[in-house]
Parts: sequence; structure tokens; C-alpha cells
Amino acid sequence: MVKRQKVENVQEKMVGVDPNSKSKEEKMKKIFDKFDSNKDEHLGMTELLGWIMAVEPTLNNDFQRVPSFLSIYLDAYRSFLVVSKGLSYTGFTRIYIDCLRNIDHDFNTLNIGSLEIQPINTPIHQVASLKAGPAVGRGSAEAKALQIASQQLSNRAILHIQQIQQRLLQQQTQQQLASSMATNYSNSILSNNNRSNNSHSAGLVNNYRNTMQQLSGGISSAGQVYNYGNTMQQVGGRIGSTAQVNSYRNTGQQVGGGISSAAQVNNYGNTMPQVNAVEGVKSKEKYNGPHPELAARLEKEILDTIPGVKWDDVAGLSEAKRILQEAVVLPLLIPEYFQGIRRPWRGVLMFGPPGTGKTLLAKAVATECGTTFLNISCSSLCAKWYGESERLTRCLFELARTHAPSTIFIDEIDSLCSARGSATEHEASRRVKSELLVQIDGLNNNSNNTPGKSVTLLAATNFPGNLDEALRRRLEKRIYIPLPDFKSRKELIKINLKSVMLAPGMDIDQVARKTEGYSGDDLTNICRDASLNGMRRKIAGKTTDEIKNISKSEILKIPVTMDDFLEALDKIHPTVSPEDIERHEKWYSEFGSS
Ligand SMILES: Nc1ncnc2c1ncn2[C@@H]1O[C@H](COP(=O)(O)OP(=O)(O)OP(=O)(O)O)[C@@H](O)[C@H]1O
Repeated sequence: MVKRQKVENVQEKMVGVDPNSKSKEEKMKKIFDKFDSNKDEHLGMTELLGWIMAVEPTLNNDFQRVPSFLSIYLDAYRSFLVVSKGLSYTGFTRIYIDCLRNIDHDFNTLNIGSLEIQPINTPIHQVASLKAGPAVGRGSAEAKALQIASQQLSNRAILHIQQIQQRLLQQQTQQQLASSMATNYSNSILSNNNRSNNSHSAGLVNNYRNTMQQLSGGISSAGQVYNYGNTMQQVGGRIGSTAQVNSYRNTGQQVGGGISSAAQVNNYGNTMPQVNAVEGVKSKEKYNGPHPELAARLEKEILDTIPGVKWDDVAGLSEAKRILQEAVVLPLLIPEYFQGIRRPWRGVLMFGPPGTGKTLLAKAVATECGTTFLNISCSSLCAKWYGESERLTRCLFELARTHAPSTIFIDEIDSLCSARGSATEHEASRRVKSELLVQIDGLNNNSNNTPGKSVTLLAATNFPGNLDEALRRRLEKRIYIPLPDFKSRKELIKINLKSVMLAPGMDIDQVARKTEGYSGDDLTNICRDASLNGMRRKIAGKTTDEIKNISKSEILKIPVTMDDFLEALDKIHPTVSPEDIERHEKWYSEFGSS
């Protein structure tokens, strides 16, 4: 859902909040009210983020999506204060100050390393120096300072989460990867040997083996283990199975219009290690473009080299996957072919109702292709200072070229690129739009592109009709991501339930039949809710101590039943309206391109 709608929903609910309610808005209000009543109370950043994760089930434990919710809640709360307390920012101000203070504290606790401390007299300090008391009368200066502080907080929150995530991932993978690398290594050698029996290409086998040997020879630090491990996984993922190599080879043959000689097949096969070589060096590339300080900021906020989502994690959407493969995967495998009139599609728009898997697909593209993933939200490009947004946009594309092959993903692109000349268009957004168009043109310019070092723009929107016409034209492929059909719903339910035990009599077909009109996100929520029911029954009526004494294995063994699903279905309703679907289908018939 688009943020501003969420803000309005939360805001609407909070104004008429029932004091006895246990709703998340009520809980949030209580937490924030503490700031008004108790000066010494402070809220740690981690605590705030953890709390948002706990009360926002749609986050699905996805740490990376927390920052957008953080700003939604804070915005909603700010609006609530304005409506109900007449611009009293007292508690609100403290939240920001405390959050900023606690970020540094959290960094130390988590041993992440500390952030640059804000120089004195930045807006946040100006806000801090304002004494508590009714803010009516000095609202606008304070509001402006808070707005800027809000942006700073948001940026820091994103950074904070990325660092926590990176660290957790590293800790987990250091041990796991060290052992799985050995297995991958020997499996790959084995399968290479098997392939060599078929005499496909002895050179190819050697190339693979050399890559493996180099990888295992050069490991010295934990970070390297992590990087190499992922490369190995990618190598393993891409070339691990003979079937996959064959399917790439077949695709190459089809695309190449009949590559038939052994030499040609070998050449094609050799592009795979080349792709891997590009992956291997991409993180070492140094940015040499303009405004390095802005690029460094962007790099921290948006670079995600391994989003960790595979094609198989995305249920259904086979047509969308096919187009994305053509746009991104094949040009990396056979770059020489995708030249001239066959140049890759540089801009792909995914549109459709909320929660249908657009972001998930973008992440799968980046993971499966091993391209650097630059995941940018419009707020990261909207700077307060004159001209900075355009500079950020330029830096974004330059950064993508530095880390090429890469994929830039712009979510909710309609909020940045609504139709030009409209009454609501802001001067700053008009300039960013123009810069974006220029940059996309640069991507399409063949002379700027080295084969295998392409930059692809993926964009997503729930409001394709609001897009600027010139941008629409540049996003050459416009793919409709619809609600899941019966088969996809079944697949999605199976993906969601793969780690839980199912009771005999659990009928996935029936659940899929009953969930027509539900989005992928809605279905995930149903699976989540249903799989928590067993635990709810088990702890019902028990004290905290009794709950602590229940054995973990006993809880883990509670199977999910059909009744759990029926109960969840009673509570959770589809979030996408038929009108919304009609709107998308109409736009698809007019402007879709697949
Ligand atoms: N096709 C799918 N396969 C697997 N999971 C899905 C699929 N579609 C949605 N989901 C689930 O829904 C969640 C939200 O999906 P995602 O963020 O990709 O939707 P979106 O289309 O980008 O939504 P929005 O338009 O609101 O940004 C995912 O994290 C995943 O759990």
C-alpha cells in the first residue's frame, strides 16, 4: 500500500482511539505518551524497531522493511499530535532526540562501530535546545527543524538496520558457509567431472575448477569467507546442476539462432565464468564519479549485494519471471548477442495491486543474476536542499555503473514521477523527474555500455495511471503483476508452510480455493496467523511461568490444522478491491507490454 494511505489509516484510527483498546495504535500512543509524561524515559532505536516488527504482522519479520513503517508511524503520530494537541511537539521532539542518541548507544552495544556524530548546531541540536512547553507560536521553525531531523533519523534508521542485518548474516554464514563451501566445492568438481565424461568442454571444467581453487585458496578473513561463500553459492546455483547448464546452453542455442558447433557451445559456456568474474570484483570497484560524499551516503543506504531471494521463493508469476530473465539474465550470459537492435530492455516497470510480489521479484532478479542491487525508495532521492535531489539521482546511476552489472530498483516510482505539469507538481520533483529521464536515456545509449556491465532499471508502482508519460515510454517493458491465481496460491501456501508441520487432513487445495481475491501478502498473513494458532491454544489460560516451562520441542511439534486456516480466514480479509483490479487491468490493456 502507498505510504500516505497507510498514514491516513493509522491517523484516522488513532484520533478516535478507545482507551481500553489493545490495538497497535493504542499501544503506540501509550509508548509515545511516555515521552510527554516522563522526561527521563527514553526509547532505544532497537526497541522501537523491534516493537514495530511485533505489532506490524505484514512486515513478516523482514527487518529491511521496518524503516518505511517507522516513518509511517512517526508521521501518523505527528499528525495525531497536530490534530489532538494543537502542535505540541514536546514528546515528539524527545522521541527524535532520544532515537538519535540511542542509535549511537545501540551501535556500541551491538559492537557495530559508531556513526559519525552530528556536528553541533545541526537542526536536531536546535530542536534539542528548544525548551519543553507549549509549542504554539513557534510551530513553523520547530516543524521545519523536526522535518529535517525526521529525514536524518530515517536515513540513520535504514543504515542502522542494514548494519545489524549485515552483521547477523555474517555471523550466521561464517560458520555455515565454511562447511557448505567445502561441500559445494566438491559437488561442483564432481558434477564438472561428470560433465567432462560427456566431453562437453574440458576447458570449461578447468575454468570452473580454477575458480573454485582460487576461491578456496584466497580466503583469509571472515568477510571474505562470506563474500566468497556467496559467490560459491551463485556459482553452485548457476552451474551446479547439469540440467541447468544444459538449459542455459539450450537457451543460448535458441537465442543465438542455432549455435551448433562445439566451439560455439564452448564459447557460450565460457561466458559463465566470466559473469562470475564480474561478480567477484564488483564490490571492489571504487566510485570515481561526481559528488563522492553523496555517493557514499547513497551507497550506505541502498546497496544490497545479496538480497537472498531465489526464483523459487516467488510463487507463480512465470510470465513476469520470463521477461525479467530476458531483460537481465540473458544479456549477462550472452552479452555479445544483446547488442544493437537486440540491446537489452533497460527499463522494466512492474505494476499491480499491493502485496503481489513486485519487490520480491526485483530481489530475485538481483540474487539470481548476481548483480548489485540498488534498492532505492523515493524518499532517499528527495533531499531538502536545492539541487541535491538531482545530484543524488545522477550519483545513483553513476554508482550503478561503478558496480555494474547492476539493477536499480525504484519502488513506488509514481510518488517521484507523477505526470508533469499537474497542479500538485512541485518544482523540486519536476527537476528530479527531468534528471531521471536523462539518466535512463543514458542507460539506453549503446555506446556507453560495455557488454556484461549493463545497468537495468526496475521500477514498481501501484498507480501506473499516475506515471509521467515520458517515463512510461522509457520503461519499455511494462509487466502486470496480478493477484495470484489458484495454482500460484497453492504454490505460495506451500512456500509459506515449508518449515511447519501440517496435520493430517490439512487440505492446501481447499485453502487455495477459498482465497480467491487475496494478494500474496494477504495469503502470507493467513499462513502466519494459522501457524500461530496451535501455540495460542497451548498457552491459553497459562501464567508466564507455566508458559516458560513448556518444552520448546513440544511447541514446535504442534501441527497446523485445517481449522487453524478456517479461523485465520474468518479474521483476515482481502486487501485489494475489485475496483483496484479493474483499474490495473484497464491500464494493462492500454499500456501493458510483455
Ligand atoms: N508471488 C509471491 N510469492 C511469494 N510470496 C509473495 C508473493 N507475493 C507476495 N508475497 C508475500 O508478500 C510480501 C509482500 O510482497 P512484496 O513486497 O513483494 O509486494 P509488492 O507487490 O512489492 O507490494 P507493494 O506494492 O505494497 O510494495 C512478501 O514479502 C511475501 O511474503
